[in-house]
Order: sequence, then structure tokens, then C-alpha cells
Amino acid sequence: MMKKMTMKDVDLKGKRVFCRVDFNVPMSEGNVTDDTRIRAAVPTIEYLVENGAKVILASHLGRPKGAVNEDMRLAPAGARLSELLHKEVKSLDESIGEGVEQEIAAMNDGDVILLENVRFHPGEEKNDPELAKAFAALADVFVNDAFGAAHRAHASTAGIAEHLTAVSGLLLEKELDVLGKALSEPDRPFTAIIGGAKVKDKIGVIDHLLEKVDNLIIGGGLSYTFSKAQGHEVGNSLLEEDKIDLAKSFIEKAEEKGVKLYMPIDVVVAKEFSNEGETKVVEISEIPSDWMGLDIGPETAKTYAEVIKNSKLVIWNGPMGVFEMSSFENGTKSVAQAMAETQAYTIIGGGDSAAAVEKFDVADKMDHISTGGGASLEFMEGKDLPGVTALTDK
Ligand SMILES: Nc1ncnc2c1ncn2[C@@H]1O[C@H](COP(=O)(O)OP(=O)(O)O)[C@@H](O)[C@H]1O
Ligand SMILES: O=C(OP(=O)(O)O)[C@H](O)COP(=O)(O)O
Repeated sequence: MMKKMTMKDVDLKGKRVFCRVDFNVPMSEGNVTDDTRIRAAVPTIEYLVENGAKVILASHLGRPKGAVNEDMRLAPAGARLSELLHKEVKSLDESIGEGVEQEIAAMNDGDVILLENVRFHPGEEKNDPELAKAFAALADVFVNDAFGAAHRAHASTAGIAEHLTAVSGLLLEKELDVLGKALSEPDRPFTAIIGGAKVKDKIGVIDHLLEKVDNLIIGGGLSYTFSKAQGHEVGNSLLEEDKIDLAKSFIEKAEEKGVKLYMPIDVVVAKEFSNEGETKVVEISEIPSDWMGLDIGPETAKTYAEVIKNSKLVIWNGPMGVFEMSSFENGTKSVAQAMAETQAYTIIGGGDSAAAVEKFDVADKMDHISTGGGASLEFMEGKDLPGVTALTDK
């Protein structure tokens, strides 16, 4: 990857800095319920403040589809940021226009304001050049610290960079550094664990990972497409019919490349998608036709934990089962615990996997929890991230 400019390459004193962050955080009744992404942006914001910049923060929140949505205003995130910084953060109710320009003109060096949700404008997700110009007109320098949105080519992540000196923030740099190192010079044995429900989204990353890893562990909803590819019946389990052949080709590719592929050998099955119904553990070849697999079984969990413990580097994306329900949480819990106990360098990507390590109280034992789900996957797939590509070359 071409070297991109960072905050250290620009003079920030007295400059108006448009800093794109990812404050797309869960909220309930006007309160931020998980501030991980806000905390992750604090070092960059503090760096800008300490270096005398006028800090203009911009973010999206949710998917308001180009219109104002009262439930998706950013002010609660601004309030939380203010507490974290121990400093006033003024939240505006617009992201462009005269009112915003006046607020910026009145800023002192080191002041921080937060613009309104940029997705209230239809031009944001379309990467409309006019909106990008309007954002650029507010500032002298563009800092992109929104790793979680770096896979989006939007006006405030990519378009704006055509008009200003565009540099990376500390979080963006750290994410690229950690994920980049893990993939380019991995400590071995290198293990990837792929689970969750989004089969289509994860097929691409599995293909790419087969070129890199020593062990590939498959679990969660997507494992049934692999079981079917091996010739097992999967009953009512999640199945992506049109990906069975692809799963077969991955099984062959793993063999060719000498990658050890681990798939469930036993599963927890239920008749209904519910925490209350009857459950039992069966061998993978014995799933009854009217039951569904909702977690990996205890033998599988034991094997996976052993592989994790004997690894030097582990990347985990996607839970092993429906861990939100206590009847189907054990597989994910045992993987989380093995991740906490291993000496390996541990990286978590994806919202649900991050939520799982929080739920099982082992988040502080992980070496890196990525703030980007989709972004970390696309990066691992070897795709260019538009929010990074758009930055100014060194
Ligand atoms: N066997 C399964 N059947 C159905 N859903 C599953 C199964 N295993 C895991 N899931 C669900 O997958 C979801 C997470 O998938 P995904 O969004 O792909 O993960 P992530 O956000 O970590 O990338 C969880 O809500 C979980 O309940
Ligand atoms: O939460 C996000 O993505 P993620 O759930 O894949 O980590 C980012 O803020 C991007 O949001 P988007 O998927 O609405 O563009």
C-alpha cells in the first residue's frame, strides 16, 4: 500500500480541521449505550486539541436515508465525548451552511464542535461532489479517523479528500497497522475463526484467508453450508444453497494449501429458534430433518479451544452460535474464554463478536478489538478501502 500522510505530516496550529470520526454508536432513549467507538477516537481529538487545531468533527449515525431523523441526531454522542474529554463539545444541528460557517468562524484554537449527522443529506452516501465541496469549504485540513466507515466511498469519507490535504488519524492508522501486520507478517500458527450468520459477506474473506492462515475454524450459521458441502444433512439450520459448491471448493483449496480446516463435529440442535424449547447435542451427521443447529457442540468447542491455545495469532469474526440466547451461548463462550487464555495475539472484528467478548467479560483480555466490522472484513479480503485510498500520498 502506498504511504499516506498522517497528522504528524501537517502543521495544525490555528488550522480548521474537518475530522471524520465513526460515532455510529448504539443508542437508547437519547443515551449512548456503548461508547467504544467514541473512546477510540479520543486520542486523535486530543492530539488535534493539543496542537492548537480548531476541531470540526463529523460522523454518520445509523441509516437515515438522506433525511433528518430525530432519533439519529448526534448530540448524545457529543455529550458523551464532552465527558470523556473533560471539555466543552458544541453539537450543531446542521453539517453545512451559513449557521455552521458562523460557528466555525467564532472558534478559538483547541475548540471542538460536532456537526450534525452527515447522512441527513442525500449527497453523503452518493458521494455527491457538491456536498464534498461544501464540507471541504469548512476547513483547511481533512483528517480521517473513521475506520468503521473506511469501506464507504461517501462525501465525508472520500469525496472531501479531493479538495483538502487529507491525512489519517491515530485510530485509522492503528487499525491499518494491526490488521496489516497480522496479515502480511503473521506470527504462526495463524488461526482465523469465522462464524456468524452473514454467509454471503464472509465467503470472500474465507477465500482470501485460505492463502494466509495455518488453521481455519468455521462455526456459527455459516458452518451448515460447509456441513452440507461435506455431504451431511442440516435439517432446518441456516443454509445458503447457492454457496454449497463454493464451500466445497474451499474444502479442496484448504487441502491443496495445507490449511487445517476445522468444522463442527457435534452441534446443539433445537426444534425452534427459541431459548425455551427442547435442545439436544447430536453429531454433525445426525441432525434430524425437523431440527436446526444453533450452536457448536461441546466436543467441537473443546477442539476449537485447543487450536486457539496452540496458536500465536488469532483473528475472530462472528459468533459460534446464537449466543444472545443462553441455551446456545456455550460455544461462543468457550471460544471467548480460549481467546482470553491463549498467549497468542488476539484480534476481534465485527460488532457481534465484540459484543460477545463484552458479554463474557473478556474484552480487556483481547489485544485488539477492531472498531470496524465491514471495514475489517473488506481489509482482510485485500480490498482497497476508499476512505484510505482517498488520503494524500506521502
Ligand atoms: N447457527 C446459527 N443459526 C442462526 N444464527 C446464528 C447461528 N450462529 C450464529 N448466529 C447469529 O449470527 C449473528 C452474528 O452474525 P454476523 O453479523 O455475521 O457476525 P458479526 O457481527 O460478528 O460479523 C448473531 O446474532 C448470532 O445469533
Ligand atoms: O457500523 C458500521 O459498520 P459495521 O457494523 O460493519 O462495523 C459503520 O459505522 C458503517 O456503517 P454502515 O454499514 O451503515 O455504512
